[in-house]
Amino acid sequence: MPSTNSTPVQSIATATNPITAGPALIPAEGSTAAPIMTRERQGSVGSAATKKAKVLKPFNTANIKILLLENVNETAVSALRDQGYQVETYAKALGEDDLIDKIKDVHCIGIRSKTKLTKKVLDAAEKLGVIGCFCIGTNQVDLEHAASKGIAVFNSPFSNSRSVAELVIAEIVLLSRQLGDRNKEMHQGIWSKVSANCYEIRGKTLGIVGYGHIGSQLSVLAESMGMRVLFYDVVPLMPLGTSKQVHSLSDLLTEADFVTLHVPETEDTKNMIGELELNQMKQGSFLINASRGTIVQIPALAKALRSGHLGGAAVDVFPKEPAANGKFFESELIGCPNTLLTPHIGGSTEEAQSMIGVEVSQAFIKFIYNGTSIETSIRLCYTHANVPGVLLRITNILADHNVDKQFSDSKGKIAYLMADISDVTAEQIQDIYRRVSETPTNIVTRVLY
Ligand SMILES: NC(=O)c1ccc[n+]([C@@H]2O[C@H](COP(=O)([O-])OP(=O)(O)OC[C@H]3O[C@@H](n4cnc5c(N)ncnc54)[C@H](O)[C@@H]3O)[C@@H](O)[C@H]2O)c1
Ligand SMILES: O=C(O)CC[C@@H](O)C(=O)O
Repeated sequence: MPSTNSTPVQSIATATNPITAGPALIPAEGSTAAPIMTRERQGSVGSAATKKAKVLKPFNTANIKILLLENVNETAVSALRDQGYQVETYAKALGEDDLIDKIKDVHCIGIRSKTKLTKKVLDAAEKLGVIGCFCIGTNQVDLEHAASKGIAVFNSPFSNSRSVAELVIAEIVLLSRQLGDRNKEMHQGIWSKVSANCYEIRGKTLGIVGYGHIGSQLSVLAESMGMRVLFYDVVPLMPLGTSKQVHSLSDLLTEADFVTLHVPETEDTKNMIGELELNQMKQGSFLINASRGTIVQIPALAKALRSGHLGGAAVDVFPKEPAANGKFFESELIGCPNTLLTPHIGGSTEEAQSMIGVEVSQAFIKFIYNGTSIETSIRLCYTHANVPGVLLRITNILADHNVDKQFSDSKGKIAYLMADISDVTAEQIQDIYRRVSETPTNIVTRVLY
């Protein structure tokens, strides 16, 4: 698998590494920005001096509120309930007003691709510490704003990649044999046995746009079916098997019999495939989009299909998708010839959903308890503006203490620092908290002990 986790266009959050701020923890109950969360006593610094490193014990887990939307898998729901957290679940995505109402007092929210965590929604979240995207895409979250508020964001970077790749392989065969149309006719009682414009996929060229987790997995599967694979990506990547990276999108579009899109939604990829690009594709070729709906201009695609320039298309994602099952779906693609439409199910298999549920819920649990997996006397978690001089300032504050470990990282304008400090008294904890949180670069300061 080529390493694509740090693309120049969109960073990928993972279940082990949050994309936004670092190990901030959930604010304590009854406080909007509680400085300290102790696992033994909650909401105050406590009077006992912490003289020696102690094993962290669970705080009152029943105070942690978790909201899970969009039918997050049962593996996650039960793992989180087993911890004693309050878990509220919804099968659908919530609209902005409902979301603003619901998110107010939750500490963690779990979503999939349809819930939009906008600036307005995040600003209404008074206690939110963690967002879990139970999927790959994180474009539905205002990541920059989440980072500025010290809210960590996790996703599951590859649990459903195989499922998407398998669906695309199926679609390549279905399109090539016009199976969607034949199936529809049979259900209407129409017998139409044709071979014109139906082909084997062996020897045909597959053009993959975005050679990340899904694109590269697909490359291997396609070659095993006898296809020739070309790919286009913004970063140079090791070609798997005998696949070949091409220099430009048009090089790929002009050569491929099948073009399949596997890029994230970014400012660069929005509207990536429009009339110009579709016209560059070979007469009778096929387009597959199982990435994000905004990547393809739907009116242009509908025109290319109806005119017969394209031989067919398979589309799993749409610029506007209904919030829940049973809701009305409309698209200009309805009724286009040899066009397979699916309701964003690329990653919807039992295997993928259950793996995602386990992965992201475990990330929640680890994050809630530890910020990371290391145990210590106290841990300072400081999310701050990424400007020169911060580390020196914090080092001065901690100078008289026993700092066992210190870690810092940054992303754009935001950075975080985590320090494990042993042998500190309750008064010293108060003092550290006060001095760090009063620094001009402070975004969120928390102390775990
Ligand atoms: N239909 C579904 O159910 C479903 C399921 C999973 C993922 N997805 C979507 O598929 C996308 C891709 O998933 P992935 O796991 O392979 O992601 P990935 O991050 O592993 O790979 C994406 C690749 O696209 C490349 N890329 C980015 N911008 C590009 C551009 N402008 N031109 C060419 N290449 C570019 C990156 O360099 C990277 O190699 C996700 O972001 C998600 O939106 C959809
Ligand atoms: O399950 C979903 O809603 C999204 C699936 C997919 O688009 C993803 O980003 O992983």
